[in-house]
Amino acid sequence: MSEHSTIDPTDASTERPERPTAVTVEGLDYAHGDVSVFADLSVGVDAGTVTSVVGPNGSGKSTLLALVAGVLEPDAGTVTVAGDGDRTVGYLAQRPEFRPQFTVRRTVGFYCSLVAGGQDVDALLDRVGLTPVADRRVGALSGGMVRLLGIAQAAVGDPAVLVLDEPTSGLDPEMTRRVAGVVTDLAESGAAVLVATHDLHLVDRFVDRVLVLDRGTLRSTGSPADLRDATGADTLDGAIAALTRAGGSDGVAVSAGLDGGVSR
Ligand SMILES: Nc1ncnc2c1ncn2[C@@H]1O[C@H](COP(=O)(O)OP(=O)(O)OP(=O)(O)O)[C@@H](O)[C@H]1O
Repeated sequence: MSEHSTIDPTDASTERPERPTAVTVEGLDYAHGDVSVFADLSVGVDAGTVTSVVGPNGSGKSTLLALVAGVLEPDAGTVTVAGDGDRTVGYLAQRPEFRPQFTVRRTVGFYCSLVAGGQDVDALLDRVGLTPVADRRVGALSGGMVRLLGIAQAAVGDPAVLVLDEPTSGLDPEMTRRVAGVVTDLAESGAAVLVATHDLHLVDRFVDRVLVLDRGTLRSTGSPADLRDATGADTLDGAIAALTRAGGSDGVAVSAGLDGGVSR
């Protein structure tokens, strides 16, 4: 059975009632054709937090995000998403594409027109810091500005869950900080933000909880500090390396002191 349904985010039966679960993945199987990516994966994502999916290339980060966003359908298992608005999940793909001849305001306005009740375009542009380039053509934006535009598009309709695939890849440190600030602001407003990234420096500074994936297996979950403590590593880099094949072994599954434990 597969489903991409909704639950009540205020449900008192959730694991951490002070931060309700916004995404519940249970018994997920998925294969790209004959390439099996997930077999019986289960994980949750809390509202009001930034949760980062990290792991080596090919570990399944983008596939997991696309499944949570509803872009892909599970072969088996369920992805349950909180929220009952017009739009429950906003998604920024790894390589977002927009019409280059449209202005920033027209692009965001188009997406705003698709949600019930509309949305204040200028307020959204302001929120992501794009007001100064609102009248610029998308084709003339820097890579960082395009990511901010992508985040604005994902945030249209105030979805309960935002899924952002590598929103800072290729950005300079200043633009990375800007994007991280926007992402943090969205989580502080109550959204569950799920971010795939290879930028462990960013994860260490801005992320509440980390999901460590390796070859489709959830190796560990916890805050960056939890992961360092549990592995005895000085840096998050070292902790992730110890938990995945990048550590030179098969990766060590660690659960001590971590929330959510380790999948099979
Ligand atoms: N369209 C596809 N067809 C076949 N196999 C695919 C497809 N997309 C991804 N895969 C495979 O699925 C696995 C997971 O890929 P995925 O892109 O989810 O990993 P990732 O962790 O996001 O990688 P990266 O860090 O390189 O972006 C990999 O083995 C990849 O080769």
